[in-house]
Amino acid sequence: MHAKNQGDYPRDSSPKISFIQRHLRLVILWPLSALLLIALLWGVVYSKLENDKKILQENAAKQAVSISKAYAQYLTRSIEQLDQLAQQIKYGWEQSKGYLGFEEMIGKGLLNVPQFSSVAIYDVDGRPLTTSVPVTQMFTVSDREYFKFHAHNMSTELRISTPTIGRLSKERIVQVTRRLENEDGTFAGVLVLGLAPEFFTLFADDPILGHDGVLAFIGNDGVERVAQMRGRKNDALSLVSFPLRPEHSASNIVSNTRQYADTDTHFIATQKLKGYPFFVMVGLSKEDILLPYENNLALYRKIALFGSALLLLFATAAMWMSVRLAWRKQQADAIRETYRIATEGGNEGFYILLPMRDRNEFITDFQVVDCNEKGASFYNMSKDKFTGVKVSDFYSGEYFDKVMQAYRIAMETGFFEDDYQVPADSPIDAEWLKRKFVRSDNGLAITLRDISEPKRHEREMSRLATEDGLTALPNRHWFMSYLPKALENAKANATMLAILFIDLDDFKNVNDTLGHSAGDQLLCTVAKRLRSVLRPSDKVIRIGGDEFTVILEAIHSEEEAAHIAHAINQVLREPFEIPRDTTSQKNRIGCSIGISIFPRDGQDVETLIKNADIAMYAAKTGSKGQFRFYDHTLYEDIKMRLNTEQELQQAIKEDQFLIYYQPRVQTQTGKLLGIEALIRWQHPTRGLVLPNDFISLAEESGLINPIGELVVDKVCAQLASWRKQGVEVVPVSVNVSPHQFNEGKVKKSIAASLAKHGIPASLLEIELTESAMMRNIGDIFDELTAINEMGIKVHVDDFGTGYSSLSLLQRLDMDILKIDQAFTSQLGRGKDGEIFFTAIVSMAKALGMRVVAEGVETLEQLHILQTLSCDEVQGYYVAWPLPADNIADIIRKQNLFP
Ligand SMILES: Nc1nc2c(ncn2[C@@H]2O[C@H](COP(=O)(O)O[C@H]3[C@@H](O)[C@H](n4cnc5c(=O)[nH]c(N)nc54)O[C@@H]3COP(=O)(O)O)[C@@H](O)[C@H]2O)c(=O)[nH]1
Repeated sequence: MHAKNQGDYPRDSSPKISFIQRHLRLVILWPLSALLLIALLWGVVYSKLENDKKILQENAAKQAVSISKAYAQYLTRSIEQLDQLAQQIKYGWEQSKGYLGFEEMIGKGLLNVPQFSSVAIYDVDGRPLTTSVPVTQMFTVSDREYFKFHAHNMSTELRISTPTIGRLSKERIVQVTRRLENEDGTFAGVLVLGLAPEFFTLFADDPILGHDGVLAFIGNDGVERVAQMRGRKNDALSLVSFPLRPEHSASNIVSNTRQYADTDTHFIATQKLKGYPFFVMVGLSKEDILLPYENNLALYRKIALFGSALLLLFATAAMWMSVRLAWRKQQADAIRETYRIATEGGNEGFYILLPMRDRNEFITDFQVVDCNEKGASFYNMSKDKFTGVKVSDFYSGEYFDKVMQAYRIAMETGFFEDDYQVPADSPIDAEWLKRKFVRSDNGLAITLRDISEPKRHEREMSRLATEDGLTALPNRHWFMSYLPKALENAKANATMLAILFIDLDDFKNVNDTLGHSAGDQLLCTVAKRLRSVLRPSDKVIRIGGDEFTVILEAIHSEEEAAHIAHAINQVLREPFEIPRDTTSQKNRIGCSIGISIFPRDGQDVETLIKNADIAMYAAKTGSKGQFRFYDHTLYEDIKMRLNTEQELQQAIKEDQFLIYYQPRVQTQTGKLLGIEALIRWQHPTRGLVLPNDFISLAEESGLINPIGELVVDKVCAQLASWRKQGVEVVPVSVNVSPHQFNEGKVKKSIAASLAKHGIPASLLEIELTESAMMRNIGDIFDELTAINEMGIKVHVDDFGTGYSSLSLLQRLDMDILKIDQAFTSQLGRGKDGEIFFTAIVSMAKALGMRVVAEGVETLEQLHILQTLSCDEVQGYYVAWPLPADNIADIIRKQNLFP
């Protein structure tokens, strides 16, 4: 199968398109809502503005009416005054029979001339009869419209003209006229009052007209007498075109319909003058009236625009977020669904839980909103029934709290995982579960896997790894993992802790003599006995071989540890009954115990173990079957031993060893039969060091091997030297440590030295202590036999101390039994010593072995031995161990007895 390059795949946008199609509602909901809100906003704004406008317009109309009424009243009063004045002048003139002069009237105060541009009376021909203004040139007004009217009409009504240039005043004036009559009622002339047109529009100065208001004084004939536009000094008539209609004869409102010369729209109100054939017209400029509206309109538009922009922005953001949320939810659902399907056939239970919160947003419970069949089956339910259940439906009390705690941690941190040991009262039928909680969106995705079987296996493996297979006690591995925890506890609780290192004494002996199976049985019994004397809380561990440790926790004194150590010593001192074939044998061992105490002997695991080991070593090197507490002087001893070990290594390198020789003679004759080689260490500072001071250390450190080889080689060299000197040599016996047999090289190295120095095997003999032989017989038997077969005689040294069995000695085909000097020293002190010797001599004879008495120091001892038929003797009485140079002379002697 070849993988396609990423670029080979067409970019598939269909999932997104289909998502958008499915969630079209989300896509259009917010913009649509925003558009509706915007429309509402604009509607409200415009409705308010229109309302404001309407109110303004209504107010304007009312205002126009009230102004027109006031103007009508004003004009009515003014015209009444003019009419009154005209009546008075007419009356005065008619009474004076045409002789009333204005100079006289002005002089009498009957005529207030300054308010008029001119006052004049014209005769029937239209020529001035009397005037308030001097006539400079004769003229006639007979062509004037008012003159013609009065001349031909009997009417006495007051007439007011449109503005015109007065022939008398030469000014632009409005002429107020009245017919004058003779007594018989015939036409007598015309009274003309000339007034400036502004007289009729003084009212227009009232600021309530506004900047572009219109004011007009109009006759019922539809002809404007005077009109004034505020702020304009032009002739009103030229500015205004106002065709009169019947309805204008009364108070009226005409809105937005009239176009005046300024092209403005006005709110018009007309008002009829009472008693006169005139009416007034007041027009308030729409521009003035609607100025606040226009201002508000701009402001409100801005606000609405800003609001619309905000709404659109919000809607876009909301749409984007809701679509994104829906997309993420769809993805999460898809993942969840995929996971559920994927886990459906598997071993994992899968659940989606949603938290249930209280008023304070604290999670109080969880509800299952999805799961797979496996998940439901953990609770012995079907998926359908399990979906919708709450955690509290299954758990309560402390158990519920624990489950909720884990869930809450997962909700807070996003993840929780553990191996969970299912409590016995759980509804889940499993011993162990692997729980994984992952926070997903608002809930928790949970997987549960039954890991009871792997856990059982793990536990078994762990048991095997931490348990000693033979005794079922915890092993070293467990010990090393448990001790740090125990130490931490002790530190935390400020209590004492004791570590007891137990090493069985002489266990190897049992193993070697009775076999490994017997040794195993003994170890099991030791384990049982140890447990029997310990408290349940104490830990006993088999470290390996015949070594055990005990951990005593929470002790309060050293005495407590001492008490238990003593009990262990006692219980292990009891004989062990070990079945052998059909019978059983009782064996005695014992143990050496080293004790270290926390905190006194160390603060850490390593130090405490090391110090318990040192204490045990000290117990072992002292008299066995004891316990010892660690103290720092033990450490000094160890240091000294280490130092000596280093010096021994140096001694080997520098050949600081000497061989002393001690003769062995025939008991009856004193004839030299053999010589024992005894090592000495010529120490550079300590002088001549005896073997008891370094052999055991050499054995423990393994240095006994090179030292042993060195001794054999030196002896062979000496034998060769004596032979070369013509000395008639006798066999020389060499002490061999059982430790040398561990490497199986004894025979090889002896053979090599014999060959090197050309010495026959018959001149070399080896001595092996009885106890060493008995302890290690398994290891040394074959090699000892091989050495024997080379023709090298084997002596059993220190006989009487090692509990050897006669049959074994027979099997090993030993040549000489050297009875320990402890028995020799008893000779002459009672019958027991002699009885022992007699028995040994007869037994040895029966086995074909010769008997040597060691440590013969007195003549009396010699005599006794002679009477007891002991074959040979060795001791200071005969000769001390001497350097090789001194031995040659001795060899030549026939009788070595003094
Ligand atoms: N593995 C090796 N062990 C050796 C070697 N050389 C010696 N040894 C062992 O060391 C022990 C002590 O030996 P040493 O101090 O040399 O003592 C020997 C004699 O000096 C002593 N002896 C001899 N006669 C008398 C006596 O009349 N009285 C008395 N109190 N002591 C006497 O006895 C020791 C010899 O004993 P044994 O070996 O049992 O014959 C000693 O155990 C040696 O075995 C060596 O090279 N390798």
